[in-house]
Amino acid sequence: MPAHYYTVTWDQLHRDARALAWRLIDLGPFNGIVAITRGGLIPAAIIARELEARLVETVSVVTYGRGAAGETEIGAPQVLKPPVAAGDGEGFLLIDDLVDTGTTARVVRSLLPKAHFATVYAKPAGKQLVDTFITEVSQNTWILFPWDTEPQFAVPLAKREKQAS
Ligand SMILES: O=P(O)(O)OC[C@H]1O[C@H](OP(=O)(O)OP(=O)(O)O)[C@H](O)[C@@H]1O
Ligand SMILES: O=c1[nH]c(=O)c2nc[nH]c2[nH]1
Ligand SMILES: [Mg+2]
Repeated sequence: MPAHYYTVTWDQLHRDARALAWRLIDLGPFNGIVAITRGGLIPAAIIARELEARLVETVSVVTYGRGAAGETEIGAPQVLKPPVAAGDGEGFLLIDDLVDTGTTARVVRSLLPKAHFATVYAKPAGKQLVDTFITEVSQNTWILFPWDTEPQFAVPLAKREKQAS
């Protein structure tokens, strides 16, 4: 189990992805963007809009064995779809929502060694594999993305205290 959770709302994700676009704009222009599915799709769409990039390619990597939040049982990653339109990555931006252990990043970097790799969030174990990121969280923090979560009723504090006593 992770020691901490870091909750990202849609608004915050939009702000953070735009902050990443600000960092990237002076490094371009880019020929196109490669989104690492699935988590990279929404940040890539926001960044493509800000950088006025029209060519958006995808690379699909699945890391089998990952369980529920925080259980990082990592197996051999499989590339389900290579990023054919991006060649060796020269002139392309490679986007993911986050880098954690770096397993996904290593596989995708080997496919696109010349791409500029950017993520919105980064954890210490993987951050050296990323060229640009916005927010770092600790390794024992699980980032809760808006597409993986839903609002739910919260028990009032007074009732929680009664339950605990
Ligand atoms: O640095 P790592 O330890 O590889 O973890 C980071 C990767 O994990 C998540 O993807 P996930 O494999 O859960 O698939 P998804 O994007 O399809 O949800 C996230 O979107 C990154 O791609
Ligand atoms: O939603 C997620 N949050 C994380 O912190 C994480 N790390 C790897 N994969 C992840 N997925
Ligand atoms: Mg992913």
